[in-house]
Amino acid sequence: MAVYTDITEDDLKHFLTEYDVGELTSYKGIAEGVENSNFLLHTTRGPLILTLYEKRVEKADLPFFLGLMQHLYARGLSCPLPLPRHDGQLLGELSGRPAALISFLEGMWLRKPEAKHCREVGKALAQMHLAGEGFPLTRPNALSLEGWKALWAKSADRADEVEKGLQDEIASELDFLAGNWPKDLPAGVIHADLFQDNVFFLGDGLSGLIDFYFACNDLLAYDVSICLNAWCFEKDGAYNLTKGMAMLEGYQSVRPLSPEEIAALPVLSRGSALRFFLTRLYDWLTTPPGALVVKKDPLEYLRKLRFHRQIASAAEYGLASEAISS
Ligand SMILES: Nc1ncnc2c1ncn2[C@@H]1O[C@H](COP(=O)(O)OP(=O)(O)O)[C@@H](O)[C@H]1O
Ligand SMILES: N[C@@H](CCOP(=O)(O)O)C(=O)O
Repeated sequence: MAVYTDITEDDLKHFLTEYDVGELTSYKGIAEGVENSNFLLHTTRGPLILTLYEKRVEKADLPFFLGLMQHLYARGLSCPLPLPRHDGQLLGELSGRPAALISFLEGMWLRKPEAKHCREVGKALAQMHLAGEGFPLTRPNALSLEGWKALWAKSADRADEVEKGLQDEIASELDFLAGNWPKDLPAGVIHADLFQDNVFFLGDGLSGLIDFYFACNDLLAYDVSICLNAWCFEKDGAYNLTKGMAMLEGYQSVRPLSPEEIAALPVLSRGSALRFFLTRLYDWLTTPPGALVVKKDPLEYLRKLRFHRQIASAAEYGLASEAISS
């Protein structure tokens, strides 16, 4: 469960006086998510989401995240819209944390996505990449090469507790990625965490994307690699070629990948697998027992990383041959 900061009814009611949202009728903490504290509010004007921003979110980045949601929404992407306070600000404070109210998005996230859903996710990711064009704020990716090294420095000493030999394996992976990371690929605003729990569906139709709190400026194809990692592997660790094909077809139906982006997919996928391995490893080693959050398994991403390391070409992700040669 991710409610790190509790709130009182009185404080919440006081916080809501700054907004035009009617009367509070009920509220409860949401037992999902990892990063922030989220509450579902019912008001006389309808449901809303209250988010209190926690440890990995820098307050200085909040105008980027909240402004991005406004920008994407205005360009037709289905995503939550932050609500302005009476003074026009999107951000307030509650229980000592920065806090925002955002619109409630209908739908549910899928526990068992199929290839047809991966196709929809691919399309929505490409739509987001196009809709992000022209967003005036920028935010470098804090979880790219330099950020990985910093995270690794905090966990390396204890990594062999999780699996023997990890210290050497990850150190040499970081060296490889530092020497081979692509530089001149198309870049823009990426979601950077488009996992299953951040994509809502109503039936088989995608109803929207949530959780833009890792969004940043980076290589667009890196975001594709994050989705391949998050959506196209089965629980037993096997890569599902049908899902990969559907995801990539969906993406390319909206924004075709260049030959250079396609060629870079294996190294980008190694990087994105390492990124989630490292944050999970850090949380695994530092979250105190009994904390009200479900720790995610770092080894799932180590296995994905090893899979990408033995990929000979991007064709193995399920790209049609005409997409590779064009
Ligand atoms: N705009 C929204 N509409 C509906 N539900 C939401 C919305 N934002 C968050 N939620 C709910 O809160 C949960 C956690 O939100 P999320 O943004 O993923 O948190 P975290 O940043 O902590 O991972 C989601 O799985 C969903 O159930
Ligand atoms: N997607 C990340 C964890 C971040 O969680 P989210 O609830 O913000 O999506 C992972 O799986 O490691």
